[in-house]
Amino acid sequence: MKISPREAAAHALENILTFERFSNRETGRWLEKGWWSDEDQRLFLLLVYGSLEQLLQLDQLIATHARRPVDKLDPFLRGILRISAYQLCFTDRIPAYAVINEAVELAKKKKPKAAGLVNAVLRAITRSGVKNRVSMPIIVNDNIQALSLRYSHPLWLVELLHQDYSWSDLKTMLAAHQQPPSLTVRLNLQKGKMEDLLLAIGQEGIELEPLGYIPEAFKVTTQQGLITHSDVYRRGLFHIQSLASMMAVHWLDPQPGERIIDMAAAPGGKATFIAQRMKGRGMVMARDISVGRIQQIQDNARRLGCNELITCQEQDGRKPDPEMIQKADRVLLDAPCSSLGMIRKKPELKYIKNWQRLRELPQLQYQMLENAGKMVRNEGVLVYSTCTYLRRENDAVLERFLDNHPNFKLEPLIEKGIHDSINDLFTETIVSKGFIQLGPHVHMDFDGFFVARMKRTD
Ligand SMILES: C[S@@+](CC[C@H](N)C(=O)[O-])C[C@H]1O[C@@H](n2cnc3c(N)ncnc32)[C@H](O)[C@@H]1O
Repeated sequence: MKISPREAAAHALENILTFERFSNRETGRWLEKGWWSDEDQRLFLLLVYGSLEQLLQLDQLIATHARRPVDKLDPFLRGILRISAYQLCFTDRIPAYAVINEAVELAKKKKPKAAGLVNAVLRAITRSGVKNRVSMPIIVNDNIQALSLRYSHPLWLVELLHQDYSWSDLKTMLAAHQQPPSLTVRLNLQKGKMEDLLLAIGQEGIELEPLGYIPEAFKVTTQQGLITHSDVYRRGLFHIQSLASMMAVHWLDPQPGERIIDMAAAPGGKATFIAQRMKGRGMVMARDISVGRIQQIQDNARRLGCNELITCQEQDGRKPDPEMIQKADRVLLDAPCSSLGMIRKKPELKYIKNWQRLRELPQLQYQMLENAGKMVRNEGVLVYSTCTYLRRENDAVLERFLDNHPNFKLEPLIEKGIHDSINDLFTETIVSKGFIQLGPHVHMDFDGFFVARMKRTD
């Protein structure tokens, strides 16, 4: 039965937070039902993502006025209160009385007895005069606790990031995480000339603007509906990919005719870009531990028309592969990681409960990097990347590998064929090190991402 975008947003929010569902999958599931107009779809997304971005502030307000911690509230009521408090505090589109009326009606549908509580809490929030976060009472001091609430990142996460980043970089990062992420795509130049692709994409109401770092990278400036529902997407004229992720492949620098291994390849964003840069000649061995996710590589490769170059293989990167010792021209290890660099796109990552699991990542990453190194031929290239900010998963893993494997040396990211197309942003001093930590503290175009490029010389 069709439900309103607000009711769906309350359910989606709680599904994401309680059952740890990914926000993109959960919102996609609701949007696919095709129930709402474009405007209602945008409202639904605003309520879910806005509430996730501001969750800690919203919860503090709700708990104060409900006089109990939010985790003691019924999940559906909590969802209603969160999206309604978000509207009252952070949007101007709907008058407060309309927000409250709708919330009360929603509560009555499922929990009639709790409608009074919803009404009382939301009226109290409105009376307290809290309108947009700038005037929120908690922003008093410039200390870790204030930053945690102001930017809605749990204390442990702010403390962890501050171990690795200066106060000013930290603030830039946290603030950037509350900005809507830009939608970036990679043009599939295997499908035609750039002008022809742009024309066809524009005819479907999708406007693109070049990002300027590499020829394939564009930002979506206008779209009608979901771009994944467009014909040009289905025909594989472009792939949705973050700029930082494209840069990892750019720095791997795949060449036609080579044999390249992507050790953790699903869902295939980088593997398909590697194949695209190889211009139809060579072989990409796209490996992953997850059979379900390997299917996604296959689907993407087929849609993008590069499936002939890509061989998908189920393989645990923790185990050495004796068949491939020194057989690859290039190996990419885009390692499983804490993914903190993706917070702008997946704000739910901030509220991960199982932090213990993340502590084990550096050892897993190191083990996979050792196996990656074994497969690189002499004079071949090894790229290590992650989508996180944490030095213990990035620089520390890299340093340990380089210390134990003197036959691998960092190679400047500025190289023949790479340097020319690099924007001024990547000054020679940054990229000549052979590794780079990207993120909004470097430039707003980037998610948090780490890339290191090494060469084997036995
Ligand atoms: C960061 S994602 C890779 C993203 C991918 N390179 C892309 O650009 O689309 C990390 C991947 O590592 C895979 N993975 C996790 N543990 C693994 C292991 N032990 N061996 C191989 N792959 C693993 C996960 O299934 C996940 O698909």
